Amino acid sequence: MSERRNPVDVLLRRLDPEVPVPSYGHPGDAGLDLVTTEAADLAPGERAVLPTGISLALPDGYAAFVHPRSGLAARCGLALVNAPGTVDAGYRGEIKVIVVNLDPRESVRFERFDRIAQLVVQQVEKVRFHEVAELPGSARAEGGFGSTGGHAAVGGSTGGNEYASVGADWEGQ
Ligand SMILES: O=c1ccn([C@H]2C[C@H](O)[C@@H](COP(=O)(O)OP(=O)(O)OP(=O)(O)O)O2)c(=O)[nH]1
Ligand SMILES: [Mg+2]
Repeated sequence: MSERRNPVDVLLRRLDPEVPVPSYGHPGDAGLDLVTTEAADLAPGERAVLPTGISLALPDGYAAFVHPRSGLAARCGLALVNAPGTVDAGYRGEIKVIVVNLDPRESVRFERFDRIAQLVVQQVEKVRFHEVAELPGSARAEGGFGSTGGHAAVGGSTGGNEYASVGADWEGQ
């Protein structure tokens, strides 16, 4: 049986008096929808830094991550340049969303208060590094970047070679 945990209390400041307080669409959702407070028109390939009209004081030990919305990605080719954007607990400025229109032909138009991204609040660990000369072994060892195979071809019929050369670069490191 899953136990429902209490929500984490987070202080929020509205920088635009009309902006809605972000809320979960459904009880089990991970993300709170963020809106843009400014209308925007993005030509193919264009990017913009859109204001959300809110700032937060996250508790220490937490961070918020600005994630894309899959509907906008699938329908319009909208992506976040820095996905997921990281909002630090100590950040008191306006949360902004760095969008890019990846559609090769169509513009994307946002009106004021359109939902453009979603915010996922998570606990984050702090680490303390202990430098060593050798790391303990593991099943994966240094394999990565396609080492398990099954990758898509890149660059058409000759793409396989291009991909292989990427792997080769990494092998030498
Ligand atoms: O999508 C994002 C990403 C970041 N931020 C804000 C909150 C975050 O705490 C701050 C800094 O972000 P980040 O560390 O990613 O940017 P940086 O380029 O490393 O800037 P800085 O030198 O200020 O850390 O910018 C946003 O509003 N939206
Ligand atoms: Mg930083």
